[in-house]
Amino acid sequence: MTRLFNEPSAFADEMIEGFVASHGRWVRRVSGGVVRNTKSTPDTVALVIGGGSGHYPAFAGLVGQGLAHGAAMGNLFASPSAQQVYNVARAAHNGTGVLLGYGNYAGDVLHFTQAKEKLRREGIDCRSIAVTDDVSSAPIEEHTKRRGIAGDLTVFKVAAAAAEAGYGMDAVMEIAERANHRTRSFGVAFTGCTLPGAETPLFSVPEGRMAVGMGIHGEPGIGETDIPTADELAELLVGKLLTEVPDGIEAASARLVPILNGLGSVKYEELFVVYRRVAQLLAEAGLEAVDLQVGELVTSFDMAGTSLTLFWLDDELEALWNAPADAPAFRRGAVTAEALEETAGETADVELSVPEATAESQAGACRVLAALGAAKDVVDANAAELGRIDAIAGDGDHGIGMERGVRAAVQAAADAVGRGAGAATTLYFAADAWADKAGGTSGALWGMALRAVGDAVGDSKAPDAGAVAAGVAGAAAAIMDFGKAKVGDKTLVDVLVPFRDALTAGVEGGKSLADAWDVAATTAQQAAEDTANLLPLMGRARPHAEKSLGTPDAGAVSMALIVRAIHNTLSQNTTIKENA
Ligand SMILES: Nc1ncnc2c1ncn2[C@@H]1O[C@H](COP(=O)(O)OP(=O)(O)O)[C@@H](O)[C@H]1O
Ligand SMILES: O=C(COP(=O)(O)O)[C@@H](O)CO
Repeated sequence: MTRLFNEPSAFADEMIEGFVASHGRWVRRVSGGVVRNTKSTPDTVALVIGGGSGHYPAFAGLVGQGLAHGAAMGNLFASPSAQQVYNVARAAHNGTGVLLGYGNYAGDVLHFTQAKEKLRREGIDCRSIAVTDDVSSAPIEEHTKRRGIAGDLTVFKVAAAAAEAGYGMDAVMEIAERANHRTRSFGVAFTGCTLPGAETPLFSVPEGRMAVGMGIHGEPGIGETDIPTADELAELLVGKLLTEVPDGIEAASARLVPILNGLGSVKYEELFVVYRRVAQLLAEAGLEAVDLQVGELVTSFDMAGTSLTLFWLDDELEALWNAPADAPAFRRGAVTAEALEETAGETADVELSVPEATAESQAGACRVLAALGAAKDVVDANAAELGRIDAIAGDGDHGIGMERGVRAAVQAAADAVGRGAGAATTLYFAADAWADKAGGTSGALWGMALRAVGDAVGDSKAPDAGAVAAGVAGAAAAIMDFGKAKVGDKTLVDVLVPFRDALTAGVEGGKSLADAWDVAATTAQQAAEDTANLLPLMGRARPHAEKSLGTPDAGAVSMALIVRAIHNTLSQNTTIKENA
Protein backbone atom coordinates (compact mmCIF):
# COMPACT_ATOMS: atom_id res chain seq x y z
CA MET A 1 0.00 0.00 0.00
CA THR A 2 1.36 3.43 -0.92
CA ARG A 3 0.07 5.62 1.90
CA LEU A 4 1.77 8.97 1.43
CA PHE A 5 0.67 10.97 -1.57
CA ASN A 6 -1.33 14.06 -2.45
CA GLU A 7 -3.15 13.98 -5.79
CA PRO A 8 -2.30 10.49 -7.21
CA SER A 9 -1.80 11.81 -10.74
CA ALA A 10 0.77 14.31 -9.38
CA PHE A 11 2.74 11.62 -7.54
CA ALA A 12 5.54 11.18 -10.10
CA ASP A 13 6.10 14.93 -10.56
CA GLU A 14 6.14 15.58 -6.82
CA MET A 15 8.45 12.63 -6.25
CA ILE A 16 10.93 14.05 -8.80
CA GLU A 17 10.74 17.46 -7.12
CA GLY A 18 11.55 15.97 -3.73
CA PHE A 19 14.29 13.75 -5.13
CA VAL A 20 16.04 16.71 -6.75
CA ALA A 21 15.60 18.83 -3.61
CA SER A 22 17.25 16.13 -1.52
CA HIS A 23 19.99 15.12 -3.99
CA GLY A 24 21.19 18.42 -5.43
CA ARG A 25 24.80 17.37 -4.85
CA TRP A 26 24.39 14.87 -7.71
CA VAL A 27 21.49 15.94 -9.92
CA ARG A 28 19.58 18.87 -11.26
CA ARG A 29 16.18 18.88 -12.87
CA VAL A 30 15.68 19.40 -16.59
CA SER A 31 12.55 19.09 -18.64
CA GLY A 32 11.84 15.34 -18.75
CA GLY A 33 13.99 14.15 -15.86
CA VAL A 34 17.38 14.84 -14.28
CA VAL A 35 21.01 15.22 -15.36
CA ARG A 36 24.25 15.33 -13.41
CA ASN A 37 24.85 18.44 -11.38
CA THR A 38 28.59 17.88 -11.65
CA LYS A 39 31.10 18.45 -14.43
CA SER A 40 31.45 15.47 -16.74
CA THR A 41 34.74 14.63 -18.44
CA PRO A 42 34.61 16.58 -21.71
CA ASP A 43 34.22 14.73 -25.00
CA THR A 44 33.00 11.47 -23.56
CA VAL A 45 29.92 9.51 -24.57
CA ALA A 46 26.91 10.45 -22.43
CA LEU A 47 24.77 7.63 -20.99
CA VAL A 48 21.12 8.59 -20.66
CA ILE A 49 18.94 5.99 -18.96
CA GLY A 50 15.29 5.99 -18.08
CA GLY A 51 11.92 4.38 -17.70
CA GLY A 52 8.78 4.64 -15.68
CA SER A 53 8.74 5.87 -12.09
CA GLY A 54 8.02 3.44 -9.27
CA HIS A 55 11.36 1.62 -9.51
CA TYR A 56 13.73 3.75 -7.40
CA PRO A 57 16.74 3.73 -7.39
CA ALA A 58 16.16 2.97 -11.07
CA PHE A 59 16.57 5.23 -12.79
CA ALA A 60 17.35 8.64 -11.32
CA GLY A 61 19.26 7.20 -8.36
CA LEU A 62 21.89 6.00 -10.85
CA VAL A 63 22.77 9.46 -12.19
CA GLY A 64 26.18 10.73 -11.12
CA GLN A 65 29.91 10.70 -11.87
CA GLY A 66 30.99 7.32 -13.23
CA LEU A 67 27.40 6.27 -13.81
CA ALA A 68 24.61 7.78 -15.93
CA HIS A 69 24.73 11.36 -17.20
CA GLY A 70 20.98 11.74 -17.06
CA ALA A 71 17.69 9.92 -16.52
CA ALA A 72 14.39 10.43 -18.33
CA MET A 73 11.65 9.89 -15.76
CA GLY A 74 8.20 8.76 -16.87
CA ASN A 75 4.99 8.50 -14.93
CA LEU A 76 4.34 5.55 -12.65
CA PHE A 77 5.11 2.38 -14.58
CA ALA A 78 4.92 4.21 -17.91
CA SER A 79 7.82 4.97 -20.18
CA PRO A 80 8.91 8.59 -20.47
CA SER A 81 7.81 10.24 -23.71
CA ALA A 82 10.16 10.67 -26.66
CA GLN A 83 10.18 14.39 -25.93
CA GLN A 84 11.30 13.78 -22.35
CA VAL A 85 14.09 11.44 -23.48
CA TYR A 86 15.14 13.92 -26.14
CA ASN A 87 15.24 16.82 -23.68
CA VAL A 88 17.31 14.90 -21.15
CA ALA A 89 19.68 13.66 -23.87
CA ARG A 90 20.20 17.19 -25.21
CA ALA A 91 20.98 18.43 -21.72
CA ALA A 92 23.34 15.52 -21.00
CA HIS A 93 25.15 15.45 -24.34
CA ASN A 94 28.80 15.86 -23.73
CA GLY A 95 30.19 16.29 -27.22
CA THR A 96 30.63 12.76 -28.55
CA GLY A 97 27.22 11.19 -28.74
CA VAL A 98 24.58 9.70 -26.49
CA LEU A 99 23.87 6.08 -25.54
CA LEU A 100 20.26 5.56 -24.44
CA GLY A 101 19.77 2.71 -21.95
CA TYR A 102 16.40 1.31 -20.84
CA GLY A 103 14.55 -1.90 -20.04
CA ASN A 104 12.99 -3.73 -22.96
CA TYR A 105 9.33 -2.69 -22.62
CA ALA A 106 7.11 -1.75 -25.54
CA GLY A 107 6.56 1.85 -24.45
CA ASP A 108 10.22 2.41 -23.66
CA VAL A 109 11.29 0.96 -27.00
CA LEU A 110 8.89 3.19 -28.94
CA HIS A 111 9.72 6.42 -27.14
CA PHE A 112 13.48 5.92 -26.84
CA THR A 113 13.63 4.95 -30.52
CA GLN A 114 11.75 8.08 -31.55
CA ALA A 115 14.06 10.21 -29.43
CA LYS A 116 17.09 8.46 -30.93
CA GLU A 117 15.90 9.20 -34.45
CA LYS A 118 15.31 12.85 -33.62
CA LEU A 119 18.78 13.22 -32.05
CA ARG A 120 20.33 11.58 -35.10
CA ARG A 121 18.51 13.95 -37.43
CA GLU A 122 20.20 16.74 -35.49
CA GLY A 123 23.61 15.21 -36.11
CA ILE A 124 24.12 13.64 -32.67
CA ASP A 125 25.57 10.11 -32.76
CA CYS A 126 22.88 8.35 -30.76
CA ARG A 127 22.66 4.60 -30.07
CA SER A 128 20.52 2.55 -27.73
CA ILE A 129 20.57 -0.59 -25.61
CA ALA A 130 17.40 -2.32 -24.37
CA VAL A 131 18.25 -4.52 -21.38
CA THR A 132 16.81 -8.07 -21.58
CA ASP A 133 17.95 -9.90 -18.43
CA ASP A 134 14.68 -11.44 -17.15
CA VAL A 135 14.84 -15.13 -18.07
CA SER A 136 11.18 -15.74 -17.17
CA SER A 137 9.79 -13.30 -19.72
CA ALA A 138 10.64 -15.30 -22.87
CA PRO A 139 12.55 -18.47 -23.75
CA ILE A 140 16.22 -18.21 -24.63
CA GLU A 141 15.50 -18.59 -28.37
CA GLU A 142 13.48 -15.37 -28.09
CA HIS A 143 15.89 -13.55 -25.79
CA THR A 144 15.41 -10.25 -27.65
CA LYS A 145 11.81 -10.24 -26.33
CA ARG A 146 12.91 -10.52 -22.71
CA ARG A 147 12.27 -7.58 -20.38
CA GLY A 148 14.81 -5.67 -18.33
CA ILE A 149 14.73 -5.93 -14.52
CA ALA A 150 17.56 -5.65 -11.97
CA GLY A 151 20.12 -6.38 -14.69
CA ASP A 152 19.67 -2.78 -15.84
CA LEU A 153 22.29 -1.89 -13.25
CA THR A 154 25.13 -4.02 -14.59
CA VAL A 155 24.65 -2.90 -18.18
CA PHE A 156 24.40 0.77 -17.25
CA LYS A 157 27.35 0.60 -14.85
CA VAL A 158 29.87 -0.90 -17.27
CA ALA A 159 28.70 1.20 -20.23
CA ALA A 160 29.09 4.33 -18.11
CA ALA A 161 32.53 3.27 -16.91
CA ALA A 162 33.61 2.63 -20.50
CA ALA A 163 32.39 6.09 -21.49
CA GLU A 164 34.22 7.64 -18.55
CA ALA A 165 37.39 5.78 -19.56
CA GLY A 166 37.22 7.49 -22.95
CA TYR A 167 35.97 4.59 -25.10
CA GLY A 168 34.45 5.77 -28.39
CA MET A 169 30.77 5.22 -29.17
CA ASP A 170 31.28 1.90 -31.00
CA ALA A 171 33.31 0.51 -28.12
CA VAL A 172 30.84 1.71 -25.44
CA MET A 173 28.05 0.10 -27.42
CA GLU A 174 29.95 -3.18 -27.68
CA ILE A 175 30.52 -3.20 -23.90
CA ALA A 176 26.84 -2.54 -23.23
CA GLU A 177 25.80 -5.37 -25.55
CA ARG A 178 28.32 -7.76 -24.07
CA ALA A 179 27.15 -6.94 -20.54
CA ASN A 180 23.53 -7.41 -21.55
CA HIS A 181 24.33 -10.81 -23.05
CA ARG A 182 26.12 -11.82 -19.82
CA THR A 183 23.42 -10.65 -17.38
CA ARG A 184 20.54 -12.94 -16.38
CA SER A 185 17.90 -12.42 -13.68
CA PHE A 186 15.01 -14.35 -12.17
CA GLY A 187 12.46 -13.05 -9.66
CA VAL A 188 9.65 -14.09 -7.30
CA ALA A 189 6.94 -12.23 -5.35
CA PHE A 190 4.73 -12.77 -2.32
CA THR A 191 2.36 -9.78 -2.64
CA GLY A 192 1.53 -7.30 -5.37
CA CYS A 193 2.21 -3.57 -5.34
CA THR A 194 -0.47 -0.92 -4.99
CA LEU A 195 -0.17 2.28 -7.00
CA PRO A 196 -0.83 5.59 -5.19
CA GLY A 197 -4.56 6.13 -4.95
CA ALA A 198 -5.44 2.56 -5.98
CA GLU A 199 -7.51 0.57 -3.53
CA THR A 200 -6.29 -2.85 -4.47
CA PRO A 201 -2.93 -4.27 -5.49
CA LEU A 202 -2.23 -4.77 -9.19
CA PHE A 203 -2.25 -8.48 -8.55
CA SER A 204 -2.45 -10.71 -5.52
CA VAL A 205 -0.76 -13.92 -4.52
CA PRO A 206 -2.77 -16.25 -2.27
CA GLU A 207 -1.66 -16.35 1.38
CA GLY A 208 1.24 -18.74 1.83
CA ARG A 209 2.01 -18.87 -1.89
CA MET A 210 4.78 -17.35 -4.02
CA ALA A 211 4.50 -16.14 -7.63
CA VAL A 212 7.46 -17.27 -9.69
CA GLY A 213 8.88 -15.28 -12.59
CA MET A 214 7.89 -11.78 -11.56
CA GLY A 215 8.57 -8.61 -13.48
CA ILE A 216 8.94 -5.14 -11.97
CA HIS A 217 5.48 -3.78 -12.78
CA GLY A 218 3.40 -6.16 -10.75
CA GLU A 219 2.93 -8.31 -13.83
CA PRO A 220 1.56 -11.66 -12.74
CA GLY A 221 4.14 -14.41 -12.41
CA ILE A 222 4.39 -17.35 -14.75
CA GLY A 223 3.96 -19.94 -12.01
CA GLU A 224 3.08 -20.32 -8.33
CA THR A 225 4.36 -22.47 -5.45
CA ASP A 226 4.10 -22.59 -1.68
CA ILE A 227 6.41 -20.07 -0.03
CA PRO A 228 9.71 -21.92 0.38
CA THR A 229 12.27 -21.49 3.15
CA ALA A 230 15.01 -18.91 2.55
CA ASP A 231 17.41 -21.70 1.59
CA GLU A 232 14.93 -23.29 -0.78
CA LEU A 233 14.33 -19.93 -2.44
CA ALA A 234 18.09 -19.48 -2.91
CA GLU A 235 18.20 -22.95 -4.48
CA LEU A 236 15.34 -22.10 -6.85
CA LEU A 237 16.93 -18.83 -7.98
CA VAL A 238 20.47 -20.13 -8.38
CA GLY A 239 19.29 -23.39 -9.94
CA LYS A 240 17.28 -21.56 -12.59
CA LEU A 241 20.07 -19.13 -13.46
CA LEU A 242 22.66 -21.90 -13.72
CA THR A 243 20.57 -23.44 -16.49
CA GLU A 244 21.01 -20.14 -18.33
CA VAL A 245 24.79 -19.69 -18.45
CA PRO A 246 25.46 -17.38 -21.42
CA ASP A 247 27.29 -18.85 -24.43
CA GLY A 248 31.04 -18.74 -24.37
CA ILE A 249 31.42 -18.94 -20.58
CA GLU A 250 33.18 -21.78 -18.79
CA ALA A 251 30.76 -22.03 -15.84
CA ALA A 252 32.99 -24.22 -13.72
CA SER A 253 35.51 -21.46 -13.04
CA ALA A 254 33.77 -18.21 -13.88
CA ARG A 255 33.76 -14.98 -11.94
CA LEU A 256 30.51 -13.16 -11.55
CA VAL A 257 28.66 -10.37 -9.76
CA PRO A 258 25.55 -11.68 -7.98
CA ILE A 259 22.85 -9.12 -7.21
CA LEU A 260 20.12 -10.10 -4.77
CA ASN A 261 17.57 -7.37 -5.32
CA GLY A 262 14.72 -6.42 -3.01
CA LEU A 263 11.64 -5.31 -4.93
CA GLY A 264 10.15 -3.03 -2.27
CA SER A 265 9.04 -4.59 0.95
CA VAL A 266 11.36 -7.56 1.41
CA LYS A 267 13.99 -5.89 3.55
CA TYR A 268 17.73 -6.23 3.90
CA GLU A 269 17.93 -8.73 6.73
CA GLU A 270 15.63 -11.23 4.98
CA LEU A 271 17.74 -10.77 1.86
CA PHE A 272 20.92 -11.49 3.81
CA VAL A 273 19.46 -14.77 5.02
CA VAL A 274 18.71 -15.76 1.41
CA TYR A 275 22.09 -14.53 0.21
CA ARG A 276 23.86 -16.72 2.76
CA ARG A 277 22.66 -19.80 0.83
CA VAL A 278 23.14 -18.15 -2.59
CA ALA A 279 26.81 -17.63 -1.70
CA GLN A 280 27.18 -21.29 -0.66
CA LEU A 281 25.57 -22.53 -3.86
CA LEU A 282 27.72 -20.36 -6.10
CA ALA A 283 30.85 -21.55 -4.29
CA GLU A 284 29.72 -25.20 -4.59
CA ALA A 285 29.35 -24.65 -8.33
CA GLY A 286 32.96 -23.43 -8.49
CA LEU A 287 31.98 -19.86 -9.19
CA GLU A 288 33.74 -16.87 -7.72
CA ALA A 289 31.40 -14.13 -6.54
CA VAL A 290 33.00 -10.74 -6.99
CA ASP A 291 31.67 -7.59 -5.38
CA LEU A 292 28.22 -8.94 -4.67
CA GLN A 293 25.26 -6.62 -4.14
CA VAL A 294 22.42 -7.25 -1.72
CA GLY A 295 19.80 -4.52 -1.47
CA GLU A 296 17.18 -2.51 -3.32
CA LEU A 297 18.46 -1.67 -6.78
CA VAL A 298 15.39 -1.88 -9.02
CA THR A 299 12.09 -1.92 -7.13
CA SER A 300 8.40 -2.18 -7.87
CA PHE A 301 6.85 0.17 -5.31
CA ASP A 302 5.85 -1.86 -2.27
CA MET A 303 5.86 -5.24 -3.97
CA ALA A 304 7.12 -8.00 -1.68
CA GLY A 305 9.54 -9.84 -3.88
CA THR A 306 13.13 -10.46 -4.72
CA SER A 307 15.20 -11.29 -7.77
CA LEU A 308 18.63 -12.73 -8.29
CA THR A 309 20.86 -11.44 -11.08
CA LEU A 310 24.08 -13.09 -12.19
CA PHE A 311 26.46 -10.89 -14.18
CA TRP A 312 29.10 -13.12 -15.79
CA LEU A 313 32.37 -11.21 -15.95
CA ASP A 314 35.41 -11.14 -18.17
CA ASP A 315 38.51 -9.12 -17.30
CA GLU A 316 37.40 -5.99 -19.08
CA LEU A 317 33.86 -6.08 -17.69
CA GLU A 318 35.23 -6.69 -14.20
CA ALA A 319 37.53 -3.65 -14.41
CA LEU A 320 34.65 -1.50 -15.65
CA TRP A 321 32.29 -2.81 -12.96
CA ASN A 322 34.86 -1.92 -10.31
CA ALA A 323 35.55 1.59 -11.66
CA PRO A 324 34.64 4.40 -9.25
CA ALA A 325 31.15 5.85 -9.32
CA ASP A 326 29.21 8.30 -7.23
CA ALA A 327 25.46 8.38 -7.74
CA PRO A 328 22.73 8.87 -5.11
CA ALA A 329 22.08 5.14 -4.84
CA PHE A 330 25.32 3.56 -6.02
CA ARG A 331 28.80 4.54 -4.83
CA ARG A 332 32.18 2.92 -5.04
CA GLY A 333 35.77 4.09 -4.85
CA ALA A 334 36.84 7.69 -4.66
CA VAL A 335 35.36 10.10 -7.15
CA THR A 336 36.19 13.77 -7.32
CA ALA A 337 33.41 15.70 -8.92
CA GLU A 338 33.38 19.39 -9.56
CA ALA A 339 30.06 21.14 -9.16
CA LEU A 340 28.52 22.47 -12.35
CA GLU A 341 28.47 26.22 -12.74
CA GLU A 342 26.59 26.77 -15.96
CA THR A 343 23.48 25.05 -17.23
CA ALA A 344 24.17 25.29 -20.95
CA GLY A 345 22.60 22.56 -23.03
CA GLU A 346 19.34 22.49 -21.15
CA THR A 347 16.36 22.32 -23.47
CA ALA A 348 13.50 24.60 -22.50
CA ASP A 349 10.00 23.84 -23.77
CA VAL A 350 9.50 26.08 -26.80
CA GLU A 351 6.17 27.45 -27.93
CA LEU A 352 5.16 25.80 -31.20
CA SER A 353 4.50 28.17 -34.09
CA VAL A 354 1.17 28.25 -35.90
CA PRO A 355 1.46 28.47 -39.70
CA GLU A 356 -1.18 30.29 -41.71
CA ALA A 357 -4.35 28.38 -42.53
CA THR A 358 -7.42 28.97 -44.66
CA ALA A 359 -10.80 29.70 -43.08
CA GLU A 360 -12.02 26.26 -44.27
CA SER A 361 -9.19 24.52 -42.51
CA GLN A 362 -9.71 26.63 -39.36
CA ALA A 363 -13.31 25.45 -39.36
CA GLY A 364 -11.97 21.92 -39.72
CA ALA A 365 -9.73 22.55 -36.71
CA CYS A 366 -12.85 23.27 -34.63
CA ARG A 367 -14.21 19.87 -35.69
CA VAL A 368 -10.92 18.29 -34.65
CA LEU A 369 -11.19 19.96 -31.26
CA ALA A 370 -14.76 18.75 -30.85
CA ALA A 371 -13.69 15.21 -31.76
CA LEU A 372 -10.89 15.31 -29.21
CA GLY A 373 -13.29 16.67 -26.59
CA ALA A 374 -15.59 13.71 -27.19
CA ALA A 375 -12.60 11.37 -26.93
CA LYS A 376 -11.67 12.94 -23.60
CA ASP A 377 -15.17 12.52 -22.20
CA VAL A 378 -15.37 8.86 -23.15
CA VAL A 379 -11.87 8.11 -21.81
CA ASP A 380 -12.66 9.90 -18.53
CA ALA A 381 -15.87 7.93 -18.16
CA ASN A 382 -14.10 4.60 -18.81
CA ALA A 383 -10.65 5.15 -17.29
CA ALA A 384 -11.18 2.85 -14.31
CA GLU A 385 -12.49 0.02 -16.50
CA LEU A 386 -9.59 0.43 -18.95
CA GLY A 387 -7.18 0.18 -16.02
CA ARG A 388 -8.94 -2.93 -14.77
CA ILE A 389 -8.70 -4.66 -18.15
CA ASP A 390 -5.05 -3.68 -18.51
CA ALA A 391 -4.25 -5.07 -15.04
CA ILE A 392 -5.40 -8.57 -16.02
CA ALA A 393 -2.28 -9.24 -18.05
CA GLY A 394 -0.56 -5.85 -18.24
CA ASP A 395 0.37 -3.17 -15.72
CA GLY A 396 -2.99 -1.50 -15.06
CA ASP A 397 -1.97 1.95 -16.27
CA HIS A 398 -3.89 2.14 -19.56
CA GLY A 399 -6.77 4.25 -18.17
CA ILE A 400 -4.42 6.71 -16.45
CA GLY A 401 -2.16 6.96 -19.51
CA MET A 402 -5.05 7.55 -21.89
CA GLU A 403 -6.52 10.17 -19.57
CA ARG A 404 -3.26 12.06 -19.28
CA GLY A 405 -2.75 11.89 -23.05
CA VAL A 406 -6.20 12.88 -24.25
CA ARG A 407 -6.55 15.69 -21.69
CA ALA A 408 -3.25 17.17 -22.82
CA ALA A 409 -4.29 16.76 -26.45
CA VAL A 410 -7.54 18.67 -25.91
CA GLN A 411 -5.69 21.46 -24.14
CA ALA A 412 -3.08 21.73 -26.89
CA ALA A 413 -5.72 21.61 -29.62
CA ALA A 414 -7.72 24.36 -27.89
CA ASP A 415 -4.56 26.44 -27.74
CA ALA A 416 -3.94 25.85 -31.46
CA VAL A 417 -7.52 26.68 -32.43
CA GLY A 418 -7.42 29.82 -30.29
CA ARG A 419 -4.32 30.90 -32.21
CA GLY A 420 -5.98 30.44 -35.62
CA ALA A 421 -4.43 27.08 -36.52
CA GLY A 422 -5.70 24.94 -39.36
CA ALA A 423 -6.78 21.31 -38.97
CA ALA A 424 -3.32 19.81 -39.55
CA THR A 425 -1.54 22.10 -37.11
CA THR A 426 -4.22 21.48 -34.49
CA LEU A 427 -3.71 17.74 -34.91
CA TYR A 428 0.08 18.17 -34.68
CA PHE A 429 -0.24 20.13 -31.43
CA ALA A 430 -2.57 17.47 -30.05
CA ALA A 431 -0.30 14.64 -31.23
CA ASP A 432 2.79 16.03 -29.52
CA ALA A 433 0.92 16.78 -26.30
CA TRP A 434 -0.67 13.33 -26.20
CA ALA A 435 2.61 11.48 -26.74
CA ASP A 436 4.47 13.73 -24.32
CA LYS A 437 2.04 13.64 -21.41
CA ALA A 438 0.86 10.04 -21.70
CA GLY A 439 4.18 8.27 -22.27
CA GLY A 440 3.71 4.49 -22.47
CA THR A 441 3.02 2.48 -25.60
CA SER A 442 -0.36 3.93 -26.34
CA GLY A 443 0.93 7.51 -25.93
CA ALA A 444 3.50 7.00 -28.67
CA LEU A 445 0.98 5.31 -30.96
CA TRP A 446 -1.85 7.80 -30.49
CA GLY A 447 0.61 10.64 -31.08
CA MET A 448 1.61 8.97 -34.34
CA ALA A 449 -2.01 8.45 -35.36
CA LEU A 450 -3.01 12.09 -34.87
CA ARG A 451 0.08 13.25 -36.73
CA ALA A 452 -0.74 11.00 -39.71
CA VAL A 453 -4.28 12.35 -39.90
CA GLY A 454 -2.82 15.88 -39.77
CA ASP A 455 -0.50 15.05 -42.68
CA ALA A 456 -3.49 13.95 -44.76
CA VAL A 457 -5.83 16.86 -44.05
CA GLY A 458 -3.35 19.77 -44.33
CA ASP A 459 -3.95 23.39 -43.39
CA SER A 460 -5.36 24.69 -46.63
CA LYS A 461 -8.60 22.83 -47.40
CA ALA A 462 -11.63 21.74 -45.43
CA PRO A 463 -10.84 18.19 -44.27
CA ASP A 464 -13.17 16.12 -46.44
CA ALA A 465 -14.13 12.47 -46.18
CA GLY A 466 -11.39 11.33 -48.59
CA ALA A 467 -8.66 13.16 -46.66
CA VAL A 468 -9.87 11.83 -43.31
CA ALA A 469 -10.02 8.26 -44.63
CA ALA A 470 -6.52 8.69 -46.09
CA GLY A 471 -5.38 10.01 -42.70
CA VAL A 472 -6.75 6.96 -40.89
CA ALA A 473 -4.99 4.73 -43.43
CA GLY A 474 -1.79 6.69 -42.81
CA ALA A 475 -2.23 6.24 -39.06
CA ALA A 476 -2.60 2.47 -39.44
CA ALA A 477 0.47 2.29 -41.67
CA ALA A 478 2.58 4.39 -39.29
CA ILE A 479 1.53 2.43 -36.21
CA MET A 480 2.19 -0.95 -37.82
CA ASP A 481 5.46 0.17 -39.31
CA PHE A 482 6.70 1.49 -35.99
CA GLY A 483 5.14 -0.90 -33.46
CA LYS A 484 5.46 -3.98 -35.72
CA ALA A 485 2.16 -5.46 -34.51
CA LYS A 486 0.03 -7.27 -37.06
CA VAL A 487 -3.67 -8.07 -37.07
CA GLY A 488 -4.20 -10.93 -34.61
CA ASP A 489 -1.47 -9.91 -32.16
CA LYS A 490 -4.11 -8.62 -29.71
CA THR A 491 -3.36 -4.90 -29.82
CA LEU A 492 -5.18 -1.78 -30.93
CA VAL A 493 -4.16 -2.73 -34.49
CA ASP A 494 -6.96 -5.31 -34.36
CA VAL A 495 -9.41 -2.41 -34.18
CA LEU A 496 -7.59 0.12 -36.31
CA VAL A 497 -7.26 -2.08 -39.40
CA PRO A 498 -10.94 -3.13 -39.70
CA PHE A 499 -11.93 0.43 -38.82
CA ARG A 500 -9.70 1.75 -41.63
CA ASP A 501 -11.05 -0.79 -44.11
CA ALA A 502 -14.70 -0.07 -43.30
CA LEU A 503 -14.15 3.70 -43.41
CA THR A 504 -12.31 3.55 -46.73
CA ALA A 505 -14.95 1.28 -48.26
CA GLY A 506 -17.76 3.57 -47.10
CA VAL A 507 -16.10 6.74 -48.38
CA GLU A 508 -15.12 5.14 -51.69
CA GLY A 509 -18.70 3.88 -52.02
CA GLY A 510 -19.97 7.48 -51.85
CA LYS A 511 -21.13 7.67 -48.20
CA SER A 512 -20.76 10.91 -46.25
CA LEU A 513 -17.95 10.97 -43.66
CA ALA A 514 -20.44 10.70 -40.79
CA ASP A 515 -22.23 7.71 -42.34
CA ALA A 516 -19.05 5.89 -43.31
CA TRP A 517 -17.60 6.56 -39.84
CA ASP A 518 -20.77 5.26 -38.19
CA VAL A 519 -20.45 1.88 -39.94
CA ALA A 520 -16.70 1.77 -39.27
CA ALA A 521 -17.20 2.55 -35.56
CA THR A 522 -19.62 -0.38 -35.28
CA THR A 523 -17.04 -2.61 -36.96
CA ALA A 524 -14.45 -1.31 -34.49
CA GLN A 525 -16.66 -2.12 -31.52
CA GLN A 526 -17.09 -5.72 -32.70
CA ALA A 527 -13.37 -6.02 -33.45
CA ALA A 528 -12.51 -4.83 -29.93
CA GLU A 529 -14.85 -7.40 -28.39
CA ASP A 530 -13.32 -10.10 -30.60
CA THR A 531 -9.85 -9.45 -29.18
CA ALA A 532 -11.04 -11.31 -26.07
CA ASN A 533 -10.51 -14.53 -28.06
CA LEU A 534 -6.94 -13.69 -29.00
CA LEU A 535 -3.62 -14.43 -27.32
CA PRO A 536 -1.40 -11.34 -26.96
CA LEU A 537 1.79 -11.46 -29.02
CA MET A 538 3.05 -7.91 -28.39
CA GLY A 539 3.52 -5.58 -25.46
CA ARG A 540 3.33 -6.06 -21.71
CA ALA A 541 0.61 -8.70 -21.88
CA ARG A 542 2.62 -11.13 -24.03
CA PRO A 543 4.28 -13.20 -21.26
CA HIS A 544 0.86 -13.75 -19.65
CA ALA A 545 -0.94 -14.77 -22.77
CA GLU A 546 -3.26 -17.34 -21.26
CA LYS A 547 -4.34 -14.98 -18.45
CA SER A 548 -5.63 -12.54 -21.03
CA LEU A 549 -7.85 -15.06 -22.88
CA GLY A 550 -11.45 -14.04 -22.39
CA THR A 551 -10.60 -10.38 -21.76
CA PRO A 552 -10.35 -7.88 -24.63
CA ASP A 553 -7.20 -5.85 -25.21
CA ALA A 554 -7.25 -2.56 -23.31
CA GLY A 555 -5.84 -0.49 -26.18
CA ALA A 556 -8.32 -2.03 -28.61
CA VAL A 557 -11.23 -1.23 -26.30
CA SER A 558 -10.19 2.40 -25.78
CA MET A 559 -9.78 2.89 -29.52
CA ALA A 560 -13.25 1.51 -30.27
CA LEU A 561 -14.78 3.73 -27.56
CA ILE A 562 -13.04 6.79 -28.97
CA VAL A 563 -14.04 6.27 -32.59
CA ARG A 564 -17.65 5.75 -31.53
CA ALA A 565 -17.59 8.93 -29.43
CA ILE A 566 -16.10 10.90 -32.32
CA HIS A 567 -18.93 9.87 -34.60
CA ASN A 568 -21.36 11.92 -32.54
CA THR A 569 -19.37 15.07 -33.34
CA LEU A 570 -19.09 14.52 -37.09
CA SER A 571 -22.54 15.70 -38.04
CA GLN A 572 -22.61 18.60 -35.57
CA ASN A 573 -21.98 22.18 -36.59
CA THR A 574 -19.10 22.99 -34.26
CA THR A 575 -17.71 26.37 -33.27
CA ILE A 576 -14.65 27.25 -31.19
CA LYS A 577 -16.84 28.68 -28.49
CA GLU A 578 -18.75 25.47 -27.91
CA ASN A 579 -15.65 23.37 -27.53
CA ALA A 580 -12.69 25.40 -26.35
N1 LIG B 1 3.56 -3.03 -30.78
C1 LIG B 1 2.34 -2.56 -30.59
N2 LIG B 1 1.64 -2.08 -31.65
C2 LIG B 1 0.40 -1.59 -31.47
N3 LIG B 1 -0.22 -1.52 -30.28
C3 LIG B 1 0.44 -1.98 -29.22
C4 LIG B 1 1.73 -2.54 -29.30
N4 LIG B 1 2.11 -2.91 -28.05
C5 LIG B 1 1.09 -2.61 -27.22
N5 LIG B 1 0.09 -2.05 -27.91
C6 LIG B 1 -1.18 -1.52 -27.42
O1 LIG B 1 -0.91 -0.67 -26.32
C7 LIG B 1 -1.85 -0.96 -25.29
C8 LIG B 1 -1.25 -0.63 -23.94
O2 LIG B 1 -1.02 0.73 -23.84
P1 LIG B 1 -0.37 1.34 -22.53
O3 LIG B 1 -1.27 1.12 -21.39
O4 LIG B 1 0.13 2.67 -22.84
O5 LIG B 1 0.82 0.30 -22.43
P2 LIG B 1 2.09 0.08 -21.58
O6 LIG B 1 1.78 0.50 -20.17
O7 LIG B 1 2.26 -1.39 -21.77
O8 LIG B 1 3.17 0.89 -22.24
C9 LIG B 1 -2.15 -2.42 -25.45
O9 LIG B 1 -3.39 -2.73 -24.89
C10 LIG B 1 -2.11 -2.60 -26.97
O10 LIG B 1 -3.37 -2.30 -27.55
O1 LIG C 1 6.65 0.58 -17.46
C1 LIG C 1 7.65 1.02 -17.91
C2 LIG C 1 7.83 1.33 -19.33
O2 LIG C 1 7.16 0.46 -20.14
P1 LIG C 1 5.73 0.70 -20.78
O3 LIG C 1 5.79 -0.21 -21.95
O4 LIG C 1 5.52 2.13 -21.13
O5 LIG C 1 4.71 0.29 -19.76
C3 LIG C 1 8.73 1.34 -17.04
O6 LIG C 1 8.33 1.32 -15.74
C4 LIG C 1 9.98 0.56 -17.21
O7 LIG C 1 10.82 1.41 -17.85
